[in-house]
Formats: sequence, structure tokens, C-alpha cells
Amino acid sequence: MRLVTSNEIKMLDQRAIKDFGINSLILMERAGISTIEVMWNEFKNLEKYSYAVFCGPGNNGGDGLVIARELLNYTEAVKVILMSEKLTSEATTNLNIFKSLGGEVIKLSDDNILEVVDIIKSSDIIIDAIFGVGLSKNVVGIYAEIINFINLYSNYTVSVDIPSGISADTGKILGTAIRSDLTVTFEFPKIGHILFPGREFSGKLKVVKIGIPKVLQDLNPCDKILLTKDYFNIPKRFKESNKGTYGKVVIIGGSKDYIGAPVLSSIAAIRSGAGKVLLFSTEKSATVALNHELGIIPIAISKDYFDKSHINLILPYIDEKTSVVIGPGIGRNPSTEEFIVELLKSINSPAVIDADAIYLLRNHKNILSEKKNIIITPHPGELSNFLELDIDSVKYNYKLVKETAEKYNLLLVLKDVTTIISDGEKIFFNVTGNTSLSKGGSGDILSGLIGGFLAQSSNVLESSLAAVYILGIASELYEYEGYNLITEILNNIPKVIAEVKE
Ligand SMILES: NC(=O)C1=CN([C@@H]2O[C@H](COP(=O)(O)OP(=O)(O)OC[C@H]3O[C@@H](n4cnc5c(N)ncnc54)[C@H](O)[C@@H]3O)[C@@H](O)[C@H]2O)[C@@H](O)CC1
Ligand SMILES: [K+]
Repeated sequence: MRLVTSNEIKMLDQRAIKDFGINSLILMERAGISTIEVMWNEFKNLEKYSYAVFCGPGNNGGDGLVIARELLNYTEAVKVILMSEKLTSEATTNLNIFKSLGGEVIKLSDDNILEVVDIIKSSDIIIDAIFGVGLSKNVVGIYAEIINFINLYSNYTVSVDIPSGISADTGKILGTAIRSDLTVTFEFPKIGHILFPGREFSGKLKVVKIGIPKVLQDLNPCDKILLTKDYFNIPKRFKESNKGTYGKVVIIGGSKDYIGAPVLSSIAAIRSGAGKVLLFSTEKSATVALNHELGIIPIAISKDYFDKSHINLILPYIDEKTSVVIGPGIGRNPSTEEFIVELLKSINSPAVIDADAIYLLRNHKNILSEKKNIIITPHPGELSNFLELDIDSVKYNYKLVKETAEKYNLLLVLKDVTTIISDGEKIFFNVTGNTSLSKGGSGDILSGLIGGFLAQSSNVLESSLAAVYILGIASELYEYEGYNLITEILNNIPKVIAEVKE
């Protein structure tokens, strides 16, 4: 599904109005009525509840006035709190209709804040129609006070379009923001619903259509996409096949410091359906690998850290079709840096660069740029190291992810609660997964899964999308969120693959 910024949705709204003559009051009407429909689906008998509708100065407030008017058809227990003297013309039209129906309007001022706080406390449902995608600066003053009171005392909050105070473009809080239970957004989710903290502040997110013509959407192609299983294929299985059909993965990792990481990667590669998985590692990792999965072919070549002398031992096993995973548990020894640089120069296969291998390549970005089919899978700390930027400017920075992918000719997977993936053209946002992945080993599983799919398809984008999406769902299947062994997530992968394939 397409994701939009505030400018993109405003442009679509404006073109619907100007180019196709769709009256903006009609769009507002549909926004309001669709919100009521979602509420009906959530709560059923809307007549049982009392409502306070907080309306801001823009068209978000106008949507609130349509909602308030429609609620009058269920109950008299509806109060509108107008937060601004100035309203848009569409909002004014709807305010007049609400008033003509006998609706109760309270104009917020410094003098009646305590009365309004009592209304917040005594209403069953608060409708937040304060700011939508038109929020343009930090929320301060009486607006901020009311938002904080709503967060403190509301029994249940429904946000219209986006929780007021959340930036639709970044998900960041501008000053202060409503913590919603339910958000009803129009036509497409906004970036702010998908990135934290906006993702959390939105509560349950529902997307409804309000009549932006499809032809208009098609004329304006999108580059930001919410990842679903529609965007990738899982490599096929053939009745007549053998291990050669499903490709070879070479995993290079492990060191004196880390033993289990490359083993997790190797098992994940097997779980992806790959035909053959070779693990180049230390003696210890090789032993551990065989203790866990006899299908791995471990080749112990390094004693503590990799160095240049190991390259010739690995090269005979790699051809252009081999999928190579470099980095799980590889450590940061200076000899390893030289090893990775020289190894990459000598191969032409698709490769996943993970963990400390990313760190060690920070001064060799040109090597990555010159190669085709390279995937790097940093978390924000690793990307901040790689790009020498502070972590705050890297986290959830989807523009940076796209620019970096394009600049260095990479497929970049920025791992986080919302993972961002870009090939330099499109930007995918993944929201599957939970805190069962917030522990050591999940990154190793991801790189192995990507490598495994890559061995079967050689499509860097689809392999990465599939792995990220599937690993997320595999974590959601674990019954006791967060208290899993990382290997238990590995064991859920086949079930998820089967479901995704359906
Ligand atoms: N025709 C349209 O454009 C449609 C708009 N719709 C609704 O309208 C919203 C967008 O409407 P608008 O563009 O009018 O914008 P908003 O209603 O989001 O808010 C903009 C208003 O808030 C003020 N403002 C912004 N930041 C502020 C701050 N920090 N403190 C105080 N005031 C601040 C602005 O000066 C402006 O008056 C959407 O989110 C959606 O809910 C829907 O009705 C569908 C159609
Ligand atoms: K809102």
C-alpha cells in the first residue's frame, strides 16, 4: 500500500478538487461519515456513549464538525469544543449545520479551561480533530494544554486523520501530541502513522477511502510503500528438483568473540529453502554448527579472526551464482578489514554484508559502489558508524536510506521496529514483528534468510523484502512476546513461509 507525506496527500486532495471538480465539502463529508462508520464497527451502539469533539482551525476541525453532526443522529450527548475563532470556509459551513441542529458548541478560552477539562473527564469518547496533515509547527499554549489534558483524562480517544501533534512526515512529536486509541485516516496511511513515536500514538489505525480518483493516484506514482506480501515472491519449489535447484549460500563469519552468530545465519539460510549452506568460520563455530544442524557444511579456516590468507581457501567455493553472507560474528580485528576488502574485490556474486563487516567497510564504500547486487543490513547504530552521522539523524531517516542506497549502488535494509528498505528508487516500510526480535541473534537470522532467498532467486530486492517481512511474522507467532529463545523464532519460519505462499 502506498504511503504519503503531508504534501503528497494535500496535492492529491487539491487536484481532486481543481482538476475533477470534486467539491471539497464532499471530501470532508466522506471523511467524517467514514470515521463514523469505523467507530460503528468498533463500538456498535453509538447511541450508548457521550462525545466531546475537539475542533482545530483547519479542515481537520471541519471533519470533526461533520462527525459531531452525524453523532447527533445517535445521541444528544455531543459537545463541540471549538479551539479557534478562525475556521476554514468548509468548517464554517459544517459548524453552521451543527448549530442549526441544536448542537452544543463551547468556544475554548483561557477562562473556561477547567470546564473543558471536566467535559474531557466525563465524556466516554473524545474526538481529536485538532490538527491533521496541516500541522506546521510545534504545538504550544492552550492547544498544548488541551492535548495534555486529553492524554491525562480521556477515557477513549479517536483521532481524525492523524493524532494531533504528530508530524505526518516523520512520526515525530511536534511539541506535544495526542495518544490515540483509534486513528481513522483518509485514502492512504501517512509516514507519521508508520514511524515511531507516531506509530504508537496512532493506536489502532484504520484507512478509509474518501473518493480521491484512482486515475489521479496513477498519474502520481509513489516511491513510499507499506510492505505487504504482495511485493515479493517466495522462490518456488519444483517437484523435479535437487539441492542444486535451490542454490548455494556461503556464510563467512564467527571469530574469537562470537561463536553462535554465523550458526544462526546458516540455519536461517537452510530454513529459507536454500539447497546447500557452507559455513566458513572458526573451529568452535563449526562444532556448534554441527551440534545444531547436521545439514550445514562447516569449514573451519580461521583460528580467531579472518585474515588475507583465508581468501584462497574460500574462493574455490564461490561462483557468480553463489549467495555470500559476510559478517555475522566476524569481529572488528584489523586483519578482518583487509580480508573483507580483498575478498569482495575477488568475487562477483550477490552478497549480504552484515554486522561488523559493515563497520569494517566504512572506509571502503567505493568497493561497494563498484559491485552489483550488494545488500547491507545495518541497525541505526551501524548505519550511523558507516556514514559517520549521529544516530538521531539516521534513525527512521527514510530519505537518507534511499539516498545512500542510490549513492553507493546498494540495497539498504535499515533494521528497526519499523524497518526501512530501499534500492535507491523505492522505499519500503515494514511493520511486522515485535519485541521477540529485540535480542541478540535476530540480525544474524535476517542476514541468513536474505542470503538463503538470494541463492534461490538472485533478486536482491525481493529477497530482502521477503526476509524482513517473514522474520517479523515469525516473531509474532511466538505466544509469550519477548520471552522466546531466538532459535524458537527460527523454528516458526517454515510456517510463515507456507502462509505467505498461499
Ligand atoms: N479538502 C481537503 O484538503 C481535505 C482535508 N481533509 C482534512 O483536513 C486536514 C488538512 O486540513 P488543513 O490543511 O486545513 O490542515 P489542518 O486542519 O491539519 O490544520 C491546519 C491549521 O492549523 C494551523 N496550525 C498548524 N500548526 C499549528 C500549530 N502548531 N499551532 C496552532 N495552529 C497550527 C494552521 O495555521 C491551519 O490553520 C486533513 O488532515 C483532513 O483531516 C479532509 O476533510 C478531506 C479533504
Ligand atoms: K487529528
